[in-house]
Amino acid sequence: MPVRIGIAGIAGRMGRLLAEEALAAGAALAGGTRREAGAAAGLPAPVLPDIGALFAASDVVIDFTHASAAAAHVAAAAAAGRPFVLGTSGLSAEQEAAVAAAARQVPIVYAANFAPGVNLFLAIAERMAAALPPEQYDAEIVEMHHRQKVDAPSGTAVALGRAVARGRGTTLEAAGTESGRDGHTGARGTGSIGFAALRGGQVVGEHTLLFAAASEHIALTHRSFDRRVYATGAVRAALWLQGKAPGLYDMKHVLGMA
Ligand SMILES: NC(=O)C1=CN([C@@H]2O[C@H](COP(=O)(O)OP(=O)(O)OC[C@H]3O[C@@H](n4cnc5c(N)ncnc54)[C@H](OP(=O)(O)O)[C@@H]3O)[C@@H](O)[C@H]2O)C=CC1
Ligand SMILES: O=C(O)C1=N[C@H](C(=O)O)C[C@H](O)C1
Repeated sequence: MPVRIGIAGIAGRMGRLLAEEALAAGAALAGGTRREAGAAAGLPAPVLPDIGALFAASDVVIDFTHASAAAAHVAAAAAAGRPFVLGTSGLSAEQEAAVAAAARQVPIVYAANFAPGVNLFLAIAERMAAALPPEQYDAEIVEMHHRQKVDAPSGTAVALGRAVARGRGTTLEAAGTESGRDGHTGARGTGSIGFAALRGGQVVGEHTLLFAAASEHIALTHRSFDRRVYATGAVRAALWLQGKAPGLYDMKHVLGMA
C-alpha cells in the first residue's frame, strides 16, 4: 500500500509542487486543504473540509501554509495520532512551543529549509562561528526572496542565526539581534547577529552568512533556483517519518547529518 500523503495549503506555490513530488515518489495523494474548502479546480486531489478531515484520510500530512495555522495544525496531528511535516516559516515562540508540545505525542519534522545544501550550510555555519571569535568577527545574515513572501527574516535566516549562536555557545536571544537598521541606530553591538531582508521579483531563495572582521571577510552563500528542491525534501521527510517514535525532528535527521 502506498503511503497516503495529505497536503495542507495544496493550492499554494509549495502545495502544488508537493502534490507532484508526492506522486513522483510513489505515494498516494490523500487530499488537501484550502482556507475555503471545495475549490479544487485544477488540483490533483480533493480539497477536504478541514485539517481534521485531512489527517483522517492521510498517513502523514505536509504543511507549507501560514504561521497563524501552525498551532491548530499540530494540535490536529496530535489528536489524530499522525506524523506531520511542517515547512511553514515565521512562527512565533508560542507557536514553536505548540509544535514542541505536539511532538511529545507524534513524530514531527519541522525544518526551516528542506534543501540538502542549506542543511549542510547550517552545519558549516555553526563550525565557522565556533572558530571565529565574536569580539573580532561580526556575523551578518542577508537573505533575498520573491515579492510575495510575507515574513521576514526568512525561517532559514533565523535558523542560520541560531546556528551561529550555537557555535558561539549561546542562543540567538542571549546574543541579541539587529535587523531592519534605519536612522540613528548607534554602533553595532559586539556579538550580536545582524539580519537584512531583501524582497523583489521572483527570487526563489538566497541566503548569505558574512563574518566581517577588521582585516578580512568570509562569506558563504546558498541560492535555490527551483523551489521543487524544498518539495522533494519535504516528501522525503514525510516518507522517512513512517514508523518513527514521537519527537521533534529536523531535516538533518532525515538526511543522516544529525
Ligand atoms: N521550509 C522550507 O523549505 C520552505 C518553506 N516555505 C514556507 O512555506 C509557506 C508557504 O509558502 P508558499 O507556498 O510560497 O505560500 P503560498 O501563499 O503560495 O501558499 C500558502 C497556502 O497556504 C494556504 N493558507 C494561507 N494562509 C492560511 C491559513 N491561515 N490557514 C490555512 N491555510 C492557509 C493558502 O491556501 P488558499 O489560498 O488555497 O486558501 C495558500 O495557498 C511559507 O511560510 C514559506 O516561508 C516555502 C518554501 C520552502
Ligand atoms: O517563502 C519562501 O519562498 C521560502 N521560505 C523559507 C524560509 O523562510 O526560509 C525557505 C526558502 O527560503 C523559501
